[in-house]
Amino acid sequence: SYVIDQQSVVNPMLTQMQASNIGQTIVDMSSYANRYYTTNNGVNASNWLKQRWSTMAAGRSDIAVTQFTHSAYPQKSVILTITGSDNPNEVVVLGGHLDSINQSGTSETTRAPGADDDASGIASMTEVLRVMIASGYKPRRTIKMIGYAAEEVGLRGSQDIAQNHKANNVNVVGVMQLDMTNYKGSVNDIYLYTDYTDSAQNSFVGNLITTYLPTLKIGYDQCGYACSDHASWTSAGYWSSMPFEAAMGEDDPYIHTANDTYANTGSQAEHALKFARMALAYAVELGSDGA
Ligand SMILES: N[C@H](Cc1ccc(I)cc1)C(=O)NO
Ligand SMILES: [Zn+2]
Ligand SMILES: [Zn+2]
Repeated sequence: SYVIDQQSVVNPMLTQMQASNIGQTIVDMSSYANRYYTTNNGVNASNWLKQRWSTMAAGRSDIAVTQFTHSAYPQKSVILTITGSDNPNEVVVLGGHLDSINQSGTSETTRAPGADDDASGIASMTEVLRVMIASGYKPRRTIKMIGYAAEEVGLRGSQDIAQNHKANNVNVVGVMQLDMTNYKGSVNDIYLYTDYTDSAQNSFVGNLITTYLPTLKIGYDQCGYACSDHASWTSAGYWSSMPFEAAMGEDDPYIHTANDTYANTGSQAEHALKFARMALAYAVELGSDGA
């Protein structure tokens, strides 16, 4: 049962979260010509994220940052692990994908900034990490933050990783996917997608939003297909949720083109900040549970 009881820990952390930090990470990631899963740029962007998270985690002996090698292509996924203090075998996952795509080209220099899809999700996660570290927060369960490779070409990075967790009998108690968080295309703020996700966890996420972000409006919708990495975890038998920026058909119209830029989301990250705050509440509420 999903109990919400960490208000004294979560609320002070929420106030520290800043849209400007999220925007900077989006700009940094968008500066690669592309982050396509087979290019040198795509490999370099993964290495950049590993370095970025490693620098943030320096000094925390309970935090490790590794890259997950995918045999079929050069781009690696990045996995940050905060080992739980007294219930480490139960694992909470926050995810987003670090790759990008331009539907009209796959060369080394094809422009695919992927600011919204999905630098916004990685940036939202990175701000969660920054505030957890700044607050000295130490979870009882293990929390993993994952930047998946090769999402755009068939959820391939997350498929490898979710199946690896299943094969190793890892007790993942919940997964949240952040893919596209910064284009406010619809009337509601956060849309919980109900297909390829877990309904009980979706209810919990809705309760987190009403508890911690009471001014936000929640919508519901369906993709109709396996539209992001949450589906890899669901098919591996784990519970996942996919909070998304807009209703179907009202999402960022520039994705998968050279125009998926920070400027085309207004050069600000106020929408993404809502998702970062929701993700922090999710990770701390689930991460604070003992055995
Ligand atoms: N297809 C997804 C984006 C996406 C997800 C849901 C909806 I509705 C529309 C678009 C993608 O490109 N993920 O990288
Ligand atoms: Zn995406
Ligand atoms: Zn995409």
